[in-house]
Amino acid sequence: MLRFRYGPMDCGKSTLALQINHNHARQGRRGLLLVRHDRSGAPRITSRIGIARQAVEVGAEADLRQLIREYWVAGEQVDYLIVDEAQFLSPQQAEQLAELADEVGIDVYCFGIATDFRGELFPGARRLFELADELQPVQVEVLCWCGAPGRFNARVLDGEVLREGDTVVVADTSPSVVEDATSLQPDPEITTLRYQVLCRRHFRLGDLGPVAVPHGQLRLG
Ligand SMILES: Nc1ncnc2c1ncn2[C@@H]1O[C@H](COP(=O)(O)OP(=O)(O)O)[C@@H](O)[C@H]1O
Ligand SMILES: Cc1cn([C@H]2C[C@H](O)[C@@H](COP(=O)(O)O)O2)c(=O)[nH]c1=O
Repeated sequence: MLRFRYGPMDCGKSTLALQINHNHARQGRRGLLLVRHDRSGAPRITSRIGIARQAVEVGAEADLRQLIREYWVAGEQVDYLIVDEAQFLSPQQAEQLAELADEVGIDVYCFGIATDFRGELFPGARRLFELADELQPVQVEVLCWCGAPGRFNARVLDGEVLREGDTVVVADTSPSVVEDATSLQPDPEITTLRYQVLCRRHFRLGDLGPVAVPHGQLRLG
């Protein structure tokens, strides 16, 4: 089976990926954790809830069928695959996962966000939507600042919602300093980049809501 569990940033996808891995592994099943561009910058699956596991980084050109063959040649069994940040897979890699599920019976669990900062499907996510046997939104709601369910991942640079730029910019929902911001805006006078989950209305309007400031006060802006 090929499964795709999806949801906005911060909804618990990596946590769920590690929980599923834990439950399979404790029953003696042999699994492989794959990831592309984890926020930690390392080949790991990291959950904000505090758990993390080593994983295999999937390169842009990697053939996942070949990767599994290499494990077999080394005498390693692979019963299941956990793939985090699956939105970053190429459409071909999504097809390779479908082939592994169909032809060699590997259980494949993919986790990722569906849409990018423009609200458009990532190519890898799109292919997974087309191919997966099972599609499941992750159940933990992420709320927009207004309280409505958030589904859109706004890219926020120095307090402004970006509408143009590279599809892939790895960052968190808490601000991080950007050193090379040339791909983000023409004049790289930039200090911080983050993502913020918004409902559709506030995503359309580019409205980030009240801004939290220290000492628990709220500044409207
Ligand atoms: N200290 C905490 N206590 C409880 N839940 C937490 C804590 N820190 C993070 N979380 C949960 O972890 C979620 C993020 O999980 P994560 O697996 O990193 O998300 P994703 O992979 O979807 O971006 C948050 O939405 C929140 O529900
Ligand atoms: C919307 C959007 C996100 N990204 C990056 C930012 C993060 O590194 C990951 C998502 O991580 P999470 O585990 O779901 O929190 O994707 C991106 O590169 N481009 C985008 O448009």
